[in-house]
Amino acid sequence: MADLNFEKLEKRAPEALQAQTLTAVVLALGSNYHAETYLPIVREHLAALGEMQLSSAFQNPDFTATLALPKPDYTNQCVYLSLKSSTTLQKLQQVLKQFECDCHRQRSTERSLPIKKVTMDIDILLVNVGLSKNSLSKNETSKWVVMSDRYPFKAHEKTGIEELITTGFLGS
Ligand SMILES: Nc1ncnc2c1ncn2[C@@H]1O[C@H](COP(=O)(O)OP(=O)(O)OP(=O)(O)O)[C@@H](O)[C@H]1O
Ligand SMILES: Nc1nc2c(c(=O)[nH]1)N=C(CO)CN2
Repeated sequence: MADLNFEKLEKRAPEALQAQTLTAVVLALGSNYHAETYLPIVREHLAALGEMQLSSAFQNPDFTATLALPKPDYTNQCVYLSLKSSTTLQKLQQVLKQFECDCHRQRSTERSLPIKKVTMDIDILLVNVGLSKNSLSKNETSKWVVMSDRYPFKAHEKTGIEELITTGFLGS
């Protein structure tokens, strides 16, 4: 699908997708603390889950930074992951959360700090869901759905997804 149009894709809340079987996902990785250490670690973890395609990793200003409160830049990268074994969104979220923990992501104590050290944040942007046989789309066995809590995508996410589309993996 060389022209994946985000606006036309169905948007679904994560709560409504929890039990859905997923065959592939698009993730956004973000790190503002020792990204050069943690991005390779998380990519290695993700590679164990299936076939992976990466967008370029870019350093971007934190979109929550202001003149009054400057914050460290993030390094962001998007990942297309075709899952070796299909799984539910609920299970995948647990696995990804564990990967963030493996990157020493601190949550409880950092909440109160104005500037968070985020070793690794993994966000699910798009999921490829299996369609039931009696679905209206007769020739399709799966379709891409946008995670509504991440939409509209941030500029760096859009750039990353578009790069993945250009390399021909999404929906091909
Ligand atoms: N699209 C999604 N991608 C990743 N996790 C999600 C998504 N939607 C809901 N979740 C859930 O949200 C939780 C992550 O919440 P968390 O408190 O870590 O937010 P956060 O990563 O700090 O948010 P942000 O990335 O906006 O800073 C996970 O437990 C996960 O189950
Ligand atoms: N550029 C950029 N800015 C951010 C990002 C991010 O991934 N990239 N993530 C945030 C919270 O998770 C806050 N700000």
